[in-house]
Amino acid sequence: MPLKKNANIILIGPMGAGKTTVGKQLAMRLGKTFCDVDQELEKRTGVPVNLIFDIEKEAGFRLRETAMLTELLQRENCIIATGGGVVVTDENRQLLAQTPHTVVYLKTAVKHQLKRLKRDKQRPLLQGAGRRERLMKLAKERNPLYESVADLSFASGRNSAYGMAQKIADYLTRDR
Ligand SMILES: Nc1ncnc2c1ncn2[C@@H]1O[C@H](COP(=O)(O)OP(=O)(O)OP(=O)(O)O)[C@@H](O)[C@H]1O
Ligand SMILES: O=C(O)C1=C[C@@H](O)[C@@H](O)[C@H](O)C1
Ligand SMILES: [Mg+2]
Repeated sequence: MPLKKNANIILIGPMGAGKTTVGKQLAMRLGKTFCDVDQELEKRTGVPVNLIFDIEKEAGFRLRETAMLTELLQRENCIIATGGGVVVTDENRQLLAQTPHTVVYLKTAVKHQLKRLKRDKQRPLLQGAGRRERLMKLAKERNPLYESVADLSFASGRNSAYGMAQKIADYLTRDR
């Protein structure tokens, strides 16, 4: 699939897949601007995502997430990192499926998520005991949803974030 000039690339995938980390590096490699739905929501509200969850519950966060996704999709030439739960609503999946831009799914296994997010205190859905079980349940529910809206997918496996950004950039800019 040719990478159109000024096209956005939207990164989807579970928590810890590297959407934020890889996304920043990918933007630099491809000469695009990076933006992140979670970070933009934090900027806009002035509070961290976990406080939005505390006060407005997940349902309130999802409404804000849809509004922010809609807004960011209007931009051009961006790498847009989404949150791990962006695919849970029909509305967001429709937005992603209909976008003229390229949706890239960063796949990762629960064992890698656990390692990468071991010290995380920010992600509301990860706090408390039973992280492995929670991540496995989310993977079972959400992985088919990521697949359903993705144009391309890349598994991180043992690749570092640097290696992932390189792999994706190479693929998107290869000679056709
Ligand atoms: N391919 C990778 N290899 C090793 N570590 C990685 C990789 N990708 C991301 N990480 C690390 O995992 C942690 C979480 O990554 P990141 O915040 O980019 O995930 P995310 O996909 O944006 O998650 P979320 O859905 O919660 O926003 C960071 O510490 C990051 O450095
Ligand atoms: O997987 C999820 O549902 C989430 C992932 C994060 O990116 C944040 O959007 C929030 O913590 C919810
Ligand atoms: Mg992120």
